[in-house]
Amino acid sequence: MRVHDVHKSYRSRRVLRGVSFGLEPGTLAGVVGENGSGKSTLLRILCGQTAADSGKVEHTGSLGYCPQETVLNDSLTVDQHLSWFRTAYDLDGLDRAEELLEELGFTEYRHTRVEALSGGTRQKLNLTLALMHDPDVLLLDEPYQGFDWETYLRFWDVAARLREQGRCVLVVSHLAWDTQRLDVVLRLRDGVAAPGESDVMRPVTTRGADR
Ligand SMILES: Nc1ncnc2c1ncn2[C@@H]1O[C@H](COP(=O)(O)OP(=O)(O)OP(=O)(O)O)[C@@H](O)[C@H]1O
Repeated sequence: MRVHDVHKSYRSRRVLRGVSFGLEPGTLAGVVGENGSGKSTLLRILCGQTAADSGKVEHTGSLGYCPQETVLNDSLTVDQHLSWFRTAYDLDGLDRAEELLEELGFTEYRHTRVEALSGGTRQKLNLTLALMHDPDVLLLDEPYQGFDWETYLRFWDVAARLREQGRCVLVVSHLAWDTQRLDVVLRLRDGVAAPGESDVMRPVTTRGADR
């Protein structure tokens, strides 16, 4: 994925003022920053849901986006969501979705309507819907909200495996300890460059990936 000089304002509020970075396949990257710094705005621009005012975003392969707000229908079951998205993604089968149900530990809720799911289980489904077509580039906006500790750890196992398989994974995070798990940390500071720097977003850490 290549992002070049992306700008975005909401009326007079200039949120992104020239964001540029590149991510290679097989990278697990994080976007961090204070509340309101523009992390979700950036991800919405990267997936094409929001138009940038200027700048360019390019990527190869398919894209998966897990938004902060769940995209679920209360009156449908987990299985009904999977078949709905299977059709939308034009998939032959649900093999990957079933793996994710196992990995995230919510197989027992397959026949439960979303209205009866806990917040954490809804989020597991939200994440599964973003990953079930095995995309090349994954944009995950605080994907583990509401997860218990064990599921949180399982999420990072899933993310690490995706990286090993050559996927490019970008995760919005608030948690300082998450940065230990990342190859690249992109720090967004209120949409403006830190003093003396030209980009609002810059790699602050680069770790050797376990590849
Ligand atoms: N659709 C919108 N219309 C107007 N202003 C918006 C819109 N979306 C976001 N903003 C504003 O843009 C700024 C960045 O918001 P954004 O949600 O991208 O930040 P964030 O870093 O993801 O925040 P958080 O950590 O709280 O999730 C905020 O000041 C927010 O109020």
